[in-house]
Amino acid sequence: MNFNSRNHLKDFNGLKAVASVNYDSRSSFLGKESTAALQQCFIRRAQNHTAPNAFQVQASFKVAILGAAGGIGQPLALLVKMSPLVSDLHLYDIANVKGVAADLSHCNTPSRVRDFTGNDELANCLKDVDVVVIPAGVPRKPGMTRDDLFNINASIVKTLVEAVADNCPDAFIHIISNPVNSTIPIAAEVLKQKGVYNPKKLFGVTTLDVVRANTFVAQKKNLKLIDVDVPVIGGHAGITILPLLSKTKPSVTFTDEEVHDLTVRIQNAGTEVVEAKAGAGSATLSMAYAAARFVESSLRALDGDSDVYECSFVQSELTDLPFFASRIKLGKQGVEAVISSDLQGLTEYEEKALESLKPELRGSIEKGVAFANKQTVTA
Ligand SMILES: NC(=O)C1=CN([C@@H]2O[C@H](COP(=O)(O)OP(=O)(O)OC[C@H]3O[C@@H](n4cnc5c(N)ncnc54)[C@H](O)[C@@H]3O)[C@@H](O)[C@H]2O)C=CC1
Ligand SMILES: O=C([O-])CC(=O)C(=O)O
Repeated sequence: MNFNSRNHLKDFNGLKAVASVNYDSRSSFLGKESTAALQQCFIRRAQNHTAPNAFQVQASFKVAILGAAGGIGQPLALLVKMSPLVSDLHLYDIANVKGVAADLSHCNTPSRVRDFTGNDELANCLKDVDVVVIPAGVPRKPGMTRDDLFNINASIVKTLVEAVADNCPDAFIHIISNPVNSTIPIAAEVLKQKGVYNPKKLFGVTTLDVVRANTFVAQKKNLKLIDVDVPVIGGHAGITILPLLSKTKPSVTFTDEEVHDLTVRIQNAGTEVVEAKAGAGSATLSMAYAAARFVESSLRALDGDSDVYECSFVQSELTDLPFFASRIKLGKQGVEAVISSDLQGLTEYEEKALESLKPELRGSIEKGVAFANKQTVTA
């Protein structure tokens, strides 16, 4: 996407403007499919609206980021600020968010940026928001598992989701905070307790696993990166991350050794970054990129695009587990369909890996559910 101000702000004036925008997929931060889909989105909007200029036509969604001053929050806020679909960007953190918002607000892209600090300002941050993204919480250090973050992050996610339930219960909720395998069940229980749980609108963000799988497979097989798409199912920790290499698009064959090496690399990619950062946190830039892609897909779905697919950890009946990551179809109401065909015709390796991940994933889900309900009893 070309974000230069001439194209982006002035020339979005109906179909003529659409043609003038540079949709060169190689320059898109979102990838070829998203870029083409965004183009369709502008065409659809231009056809349906009589607004005098495209500034009004295009940007209409409110996005809130909770944990916006953090390692993921800041670059994610920048990428969301670049989205032509966003009218309002609300940045919330317990500290240091004023400067981030002031800085970001100078970018000449359409969205208005507002900052909100501390619990007293959380409700205002969330009012009328369409998409809430939650990267609040502590990251791993070398030697830790994602589950080691549970004791701190479970409470953070619980408190924030309570506020979401009270202030914008209809929003899409994207949870990044780890351990995702437990924070999603916690969020679901909190929303149930508040009487506003809509399973179609609660998403564990696993996009980074897909982004990594696509990158590593393209490198290994010398494929054009923009064309590669690997579904990643299961959960978001260690062996619960299961890339379905047999379903790679474009169709490609792997030796058994390649399958094993790629699967292990994708499963351990988070740890690879944690170790390289040597105590300074976990993946932030690639995560922000992945989260921005998931936000943009959600906004396109909310905008009426009927061809939006992503992988996400959601309530699911695909397996005997209550939550499971798989490809989903996104629509205006959230999850429109969980794509079951990816689980058909798995290789023996994938079948075995799927069975092996289930006990760990089930344990993490149950841990989250127990936490949310225990808190209620003792509260
Ligand atoms: N789902 C995924 O694929 C990934 C998830 N993560 C997870 O994302 C989380 C955040 O990671 P980073 O941004 O690197 O951490 P960070 O420490 O750099 O930033 C976290 C931010 O959350 C804020 N925060 C803490 N408590 C809060 C509260 N109650 N309300 C609002 N904000 C609060 C902090 O002030 C800080 O600004 C971690 O749990 C990490 O494990 C990281 C990478 C990938
Ligand atoms: O590894 C971590 O702790 C952060 C994370 O979830 C990832 O990078 O996939």
